[in-house]
Amino acid sequence: MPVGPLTLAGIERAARAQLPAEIWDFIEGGSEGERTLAGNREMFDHYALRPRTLVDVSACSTGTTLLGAELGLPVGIAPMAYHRLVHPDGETATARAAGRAGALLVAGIFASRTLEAIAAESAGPLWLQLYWLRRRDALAALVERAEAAGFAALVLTVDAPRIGRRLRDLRNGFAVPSEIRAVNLDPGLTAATHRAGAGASGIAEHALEQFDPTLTWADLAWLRERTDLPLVLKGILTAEDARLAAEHGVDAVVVSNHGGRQLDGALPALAALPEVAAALPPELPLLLDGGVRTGTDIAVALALGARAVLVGRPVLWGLATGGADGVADVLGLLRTELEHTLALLGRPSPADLDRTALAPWPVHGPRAGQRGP
Ligand SMILES: Cc1cc2nc3c(=O)[nH]c(=O)nc-3n(C[C@H](O)[C@H](O)[C@H](O)COP(=O)(O)O)c2cc1C
Ligand SMILES: CCCCC(=O)C(=O)O
Repeated sequence: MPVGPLTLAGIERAARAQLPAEIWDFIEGGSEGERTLAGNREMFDHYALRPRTLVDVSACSTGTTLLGAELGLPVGIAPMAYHRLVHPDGETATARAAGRAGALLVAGIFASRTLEAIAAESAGPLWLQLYWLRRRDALAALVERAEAAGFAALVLTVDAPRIGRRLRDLRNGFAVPSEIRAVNLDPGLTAATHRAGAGASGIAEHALEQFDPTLTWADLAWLRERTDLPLVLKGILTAEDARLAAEHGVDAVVVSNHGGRQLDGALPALAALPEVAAALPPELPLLLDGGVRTGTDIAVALALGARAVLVGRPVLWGLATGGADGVADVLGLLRTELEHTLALLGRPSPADLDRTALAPWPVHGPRAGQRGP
């Protein structure tokens, strides 16, 4: 029997081999020189783990709680547009796998399956991500539908008043194929997404047309008035904004640079985590995304103050290679790796992780062998 991939990197290789180049570029790419994209990964190399010994690790748990929900592992699926780009089942398959693993799913406003279909497949906590659309009526309608379908929180992405200059998409003239649609929005609202053009990105043109760049802190009240659902801000990278988020009564914060797809040169997510954690009241849940690829990465983020991490691209690699089973493979590997890390670190549960689990990585230069088989 052939052995399947033993790391997310193995699943990445398999996905790359099968996806069309321009879809691969859209998923994998970052903005401009892709420095922040690379920095998200590199930043994990700056930490070493400090294992404690003679701790009973016969029963390690990866479970945690987040906004009142139980999670089987401190992992959520980051909001990503158009899962059907990589698999015909799209977000319903992702939802099935998340439910099986006890992971959170954050569905995107540009999901290619309906909110109701995603909710029907979902066994665990489900949040909905929003962009601040000029068409506030469409946003209000989505909030109502999300509530009715049982979504448990809203995530407002605040790092995208426009789309970053993603050179791969510009070069490819990338447009979303017309049969894959953001089905939760009026077709007129997303038409530009499907218009290809040399040197242009359909995604970027669409955002220029539809995203409202006047969004400020004062506008959060508009969302608050419309729903009792918890409100999460995604895309915070500084202590200043973390304090403002807390002052404006948000329920959780996601430290994120959008996977290096927005402001190139922005802080690697893990580098921003300590200052954001220090600026937030301790009871306010903090999440991180960007470059999380192993159980060790999860442990490092948790030790620096995150309650949970979100994982983006690897979920699309899993979906591309095996539908719901492929996403389950990704989440299963992360769980296995995290459980091993906790046991060998002498910290049998996520709650046992704090700064004392970490030290600066003491030698310079790239890690050997990290990618694994
Ligand atoms: C293909 C793709 C689509 C994305 N779409 C969205 C989106 O619609 N809304 C959003 O807030 N973030 C979006 N993101 C960003 C992710 O939510 C997340 O911040 C990022 O992918 C995390 O980094 P990682 O991919 O290194 O794990 C997208 C990312 C990718 C790769
Ligand atoms: C207008 C769609 C934006 C999707 C997105 O946020 C991303 O590709 O990163």
